[in-house]
Amino acid sequence: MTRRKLAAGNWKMNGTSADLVELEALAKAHPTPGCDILICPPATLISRAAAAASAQIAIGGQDCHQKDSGAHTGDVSAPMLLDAGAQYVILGHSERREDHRESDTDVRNKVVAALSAGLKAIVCVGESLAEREANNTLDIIGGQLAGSIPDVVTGDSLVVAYEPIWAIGTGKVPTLDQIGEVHDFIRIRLETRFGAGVGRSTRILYGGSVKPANASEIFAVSNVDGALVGGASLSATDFSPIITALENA
Ligand SMILES: O=C(CO)COP(=O)(O)O
Repeated sequence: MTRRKLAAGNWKMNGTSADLVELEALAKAHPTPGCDILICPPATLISRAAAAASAQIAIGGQDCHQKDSGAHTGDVSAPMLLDAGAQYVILGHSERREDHRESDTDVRNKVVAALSAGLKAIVCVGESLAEREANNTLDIIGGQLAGSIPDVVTGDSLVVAYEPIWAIGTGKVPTLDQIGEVHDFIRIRLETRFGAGVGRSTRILYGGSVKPANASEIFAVSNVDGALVGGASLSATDFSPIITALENA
């Protein structure tokens, strides 16, 4: 089973219209990319980013509401993201789980909404430092997978991102063995629950302090199908070598 690799950038709460030049620079640097490229800008930029990005760069949201419309001030729904030009949405990022108290059940409901709108869902899982130090990493990840992913998915619309919370924005990265252990575990859990089709075609991304300097070694780890990149996705100068590392992996 060959899975098309995915280099995904999460701009988080960064970026205004002036930053769309980064997308143009990325498109220019990768006219015929050997992997999928995705940028998830803030919601305010999605439609302009979709217009600025050429065909080889997909655009995604960073969250969506579980309902399609209604009295939910400040929220954005999955059909709205699709309408603005998004093809993907990140769901259950640890910053959403923490800042907005999102539970696994909330995330699961959002994934259902995203998939039924026709978006691909990137479901984030990851342990805290305390959970890793207590040797609970695989239990935590297993629980998040079971709780956050609905029972009906297809392998090309589901992406899982393993993002250890303690590695996000810290410059700390798990050892390659630790990354491999979690990615292999996620693969087995997906195969066990969904069968070989979805289990083997779902892409599993690593996220947490991925930089040009460490990307190649991370991409060589088994079951790492790409990256979800925060800080280093904000500039084409940093993100482009990460894309190239993935193309060459
Ligand atoms: O949270 C992340 C991507 O979703 C990772 O962020 P950094 O790459 O800045 O560590």
